[in-house]
Order: sequence, then structure tokens, then C-alpha cells
Amino acid sequence: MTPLYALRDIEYRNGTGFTLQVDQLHLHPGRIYALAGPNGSGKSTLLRLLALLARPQRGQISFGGAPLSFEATELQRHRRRVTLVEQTPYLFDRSVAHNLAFGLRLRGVRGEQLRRRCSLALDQVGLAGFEQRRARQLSGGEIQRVALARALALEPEVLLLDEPTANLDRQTILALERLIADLPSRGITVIMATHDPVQPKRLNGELVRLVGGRLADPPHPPENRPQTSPEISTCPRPLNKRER
Ligand SMILES: Nc1ncnc2c1ncn2[C@@H]1O[C@H](COP(=O)(O)OP(=O)(O)OP(=O)(O)O)[C@@H](O)[C@H]1O
Repeated sequence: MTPLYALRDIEYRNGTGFTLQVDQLHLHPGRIYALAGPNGSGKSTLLRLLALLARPQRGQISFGGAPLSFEATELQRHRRRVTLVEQTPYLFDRSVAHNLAFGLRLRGVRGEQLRRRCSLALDQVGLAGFEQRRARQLSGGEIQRVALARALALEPEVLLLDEPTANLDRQTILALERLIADLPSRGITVIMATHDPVQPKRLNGELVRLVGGRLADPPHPPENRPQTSPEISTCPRPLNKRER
């Protein structure tokens, strides 16, 4: 199976003495991957590389089966397939609806379709009816959920989440985990950083552990997946958008 991402001999120095080094990492479509590791181990840095927001100084990233050249039009095309929700999301000081609509408008979505996608996404994160709330007057947990709704409204092929449940109460965490666990069945691959040691298991996700900017070991498939190695998947998986 062609991996969605194939990273080979990656070296990325972020200018503060930290280097992310990934000899090889294959991430497959229609799955959930959980990036784990201590503070500063490189989870967010890896997410930025996977979001195609940073270019490694060395090595190759293949996305969707083809090596990236990092040429501007290619990047623009691929970035529309991938959405990153950062650890501290930035919201415009406008209404929640404005924040959700912004990226959709850039993609040419308008009118009833735009309204429908926004309210559906808010509903999914448990914030139905929040459209007219001012973004700056939201709690930390609500900001995080609005940022997730904004990403979901874009209907990306890959959703990259940087500690998406860090500021949330237990009940909201469980509700969002149900939502995230369901995303592969909608053709969305999820790659998320987490500090919760049990979360990958609850999400049936594969664990990718980082230590000091390096992969600690190959990705661990979930225990209930009949898989012999991260490269060879024998379990059926939902088709992603491009295969339908
Ligand atoms: N924007 C940045 N510019 C330069 N260096 C950065 C930047 N962001 C993070 N770093 C540094 O890069 C290293 C890796 O940070 P990164 O945020 O990727 O780790 P992390 O595993 O996500 O950590 P945490 O669990 O604390 O979120 C750290 O040493 C950090 O200080």
C-alpha cells in the first residue's frame, strides 16, 4: 500500500539548536497516529513538517506517493489537503462564524453550503449555536474546540492536531475522542500529538514515540489491529476521498 506520507533521512534544524531526525517514517491513509514523547521531543515540529509548513534541510518527504519538491504551486495544492490545528490556535477577534467561514471562503465556498458546513462543524465539537459568539470571549477549551471545528469545516484529507484535548474537561475529552475516532471512516487521516498515555489506545491509534528529536521506535499498531508491521497492513480500511 502506498503510504500517505513517506519520510526518509529527514533532518530539520529549527535554528535553536534542536534537530528533528527521522530516518524513515511511513504513515498510511485512513488511520489515526498518536505522537507521544516528553516536552520538547519534537512532536509539534514533526506536525509542522507534515503540514508542509516547514522544509527539512535534508531528506525527502513524499506525500500521496510523490516526493515533494516544495515548489510554491505544488505546496499550495497539497496544503489544501492538510489542516493543522495548533496547540495555541489563533482566532481572529471576530465572531466564531467569521473564523470558521474564513478558510472556506478562500476555497470558494459560499452561501448556504458555507453556513451548513460551519454549523455542522460546530455541532460536531459540541458548540452548536456559537456562531455569533465573539472569539476573544471564549474560554480556553472553547477556543480549542472552535479551532477544531474550523479545521473540520474544511473537510481536509489529513487532520493534524497538536494536543487537541489539553484544555478540556473529562466529559468533553471523551466526546471529542469519539469524534476523532470516527474520522477515518469519513476518509480523514488523523495525526495528533498527545501527552495522555492512554489516549492512543482509546482512539485505536498507532503510537509514534519521539525522544530528543528522534523516533524512539517504529510506530506501534493498535493491539487489536491484525498487522505484522507498520508497512504491511492486512486490515480493511475505509477508502479515502481520492480513492472513492
Ligand atoms: N517556533 C520555534 N522556533 C524555534 N524553536 C522552537 C520553536 N518551537 C519549538 N522550538 C524548540 O524546538 C524543540 C522541539 O519543540 P516541539 O514544540 O516540537 O516539541 P514538543 O514535543 O511538541 O513539545 P511539547 O510537548 O512541550 O509541546 C524545543 O527545544 C523547542 O524549544
